[in-house]
Amino acid sequence: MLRKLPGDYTREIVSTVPNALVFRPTVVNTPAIVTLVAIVSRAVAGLVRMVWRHPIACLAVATPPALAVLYGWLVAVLVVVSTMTTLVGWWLSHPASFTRWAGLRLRAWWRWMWTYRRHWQPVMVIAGLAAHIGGREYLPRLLKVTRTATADVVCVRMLSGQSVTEWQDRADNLAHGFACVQCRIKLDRPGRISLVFPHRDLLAAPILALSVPRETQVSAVAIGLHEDGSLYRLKLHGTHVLVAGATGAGKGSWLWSAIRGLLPARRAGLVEIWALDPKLMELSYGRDLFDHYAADPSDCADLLAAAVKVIQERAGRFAGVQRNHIPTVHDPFVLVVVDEVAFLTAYQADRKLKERITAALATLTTQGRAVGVGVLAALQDPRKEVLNIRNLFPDKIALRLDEPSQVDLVLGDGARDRGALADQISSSPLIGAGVGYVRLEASPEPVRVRAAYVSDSDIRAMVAEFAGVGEGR
Ligand SMILES: Nc1ncnc2c1ncn2[C@@H]1O[C@H](COP(=O)(O)OP(=O)(O)OP(=O)(O)O)[C@@H](O)[C@H]1O
Repeated sequence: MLRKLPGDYTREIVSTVPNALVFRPTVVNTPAIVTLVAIVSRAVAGLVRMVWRHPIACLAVATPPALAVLYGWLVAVLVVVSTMTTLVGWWLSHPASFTRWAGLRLRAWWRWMWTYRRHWQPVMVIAGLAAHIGGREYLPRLLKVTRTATADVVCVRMLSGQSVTEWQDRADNLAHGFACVQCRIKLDRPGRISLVFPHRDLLAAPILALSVPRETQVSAVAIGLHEDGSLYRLKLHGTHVLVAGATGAGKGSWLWSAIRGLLPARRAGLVEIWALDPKLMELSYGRDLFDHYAADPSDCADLLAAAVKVIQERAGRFAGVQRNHIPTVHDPFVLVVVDEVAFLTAYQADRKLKERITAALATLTTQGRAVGVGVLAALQDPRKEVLNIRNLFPDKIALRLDEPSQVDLVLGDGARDRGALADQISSSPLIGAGVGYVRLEASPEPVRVRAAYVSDSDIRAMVAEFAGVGEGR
C-alpha cells in the first residue's frame, strides 16, 4: 500500500512493499571523455603489466609484425623460420636444457593465457571465491604461473579478508574448474597463496632401492623421491617418526630404506639399530643387521626397557655438559625400529606387559631425542585407542589410509585440507605402495614422497655386506 509522504519524495519511489519503500537510485551522467580515459588507461596498464610479466612471449609475438613493417615480410619470415629451426634443433639435441630454459616457460605462458586467465573469472565466481559489493565484482588476482616438471604453480593474491581455509575448502572446485586432477593450496606469505596443480606423477612407478650411501650419514637418510623428482631425505636423528598405513601400504619400504641408509654409519660405529618385530615377518629377514632384535612381546618390553636405561644413563652424564647429542663411537645414535607397534600396545592381551611397553615407548619418545635415541615405528590402525602416544612422534608419515578422517588422525589437524590425500593413494602396489605424505614437526605443509622398494634380494645383499657388529665398536 502506498503511504502518503510529504514533499517531493513520492516522485522517487519506484516500488512499495508493506513497511518498505524502494527509492529510484540517483543517476549521475559521467562525461564520455572520463569513461574513454578510464578505458584507455586500463588497457595501457594491462599491456604494461603483460609485457612486464611475460617479456619473452610478448617479444616473440611482437617481433615478426614489427620486422614486416620495418624491413618487409621476407625478412620477417626468414627470422621466424630460422628461430624456429634453432629452437627445434635445441630441443632435439639437448631436450633437458631446452625444457628447463624454454619449454617450461613457454608451457607456463600458454597455460597462464589459455587455461587460467581465460577461465579465472567464471571459476572464481562459481567456486564462491569472488566477492560482489555494491554491484561491483572483486576477483582474487592471478599473479603468476610457473610450470615445473610435475605441476603448474599458480600464484594468487587473495581478496582482503579471505582465509586459506576458504581456498582449501574449494580445492575440488578449482581442480575441476581448471580441468586438473588435483589442486593443493600452499600459503606463501600473508595474503598470497600458491595453487599447485599436478600434471604428471613422477611417483606412479616403483623406485628401485637407492644405492647404499658411501658417506656415514646419520641424520637425514635418503629414503626415496619427492614428488618433484628430487631425492627425499628423512631426518631420523633428533626426532621420532611414525609411519602409518593400511595393510599393504608399503610401511616396510620406509623402514628398510631408513635402515639401508644408516648401514655405513652403523658399520662405522656411529649408529646402533635395535629392531622390535612382534609380527615376526618384516624385520626378521635381516635380523643380522641389527644390534638387538626382539620378536616375543616380553623380549620387546625388555629391549625397550634397555633403551630407556640408555636414555637415563646418558641424561645423567650429559646433564650440565651438553644439551644435544652428537653421534660418536662411545655414544652412538640408537634407532629403535618397531614394526607394527599396535601388536605391543593395543593388541597385547597381557595388561601388565602392555603397560610396561606403553610407558617405555612414552619415555623414549619424550626424552630420547636429546640424548640420541630415536624411535621409528610402523602402525596399521591409526585410531587413538590403538596408539594413544601418537602425538609424541614429532614427524609423521601417512601412507595409504582407509578413510579420509584417518589422515588428520595421523598427520594432525588440517593436514587433509592442506592436500594430504592419503585416503586417495592407489591400492595397487605398483602405483601406490610406499607413497605417502610426510608432515614434519618443522613444517606443517605435507609433502608427497615415495619410498624406494627394498626387495628381499636387496636385504640379502645388505646382510651379506653389513651383517655383524659395527667396526667402530
Ligand atoms: N616402495 C614400494 N614400491 C613398490 N612396491 C612396494 C613398495 N613397498 C611395498 N611394495 C609392495 O607392496 C607389498 C606390500 O608391502 P609391505 O608388506 O611393505 O606393506 P605393509 O604396509 O608393511 O603391509 P602390512 O602392514 O600388511 O605388513 C610388497 O610385497 C611389495 O610388493
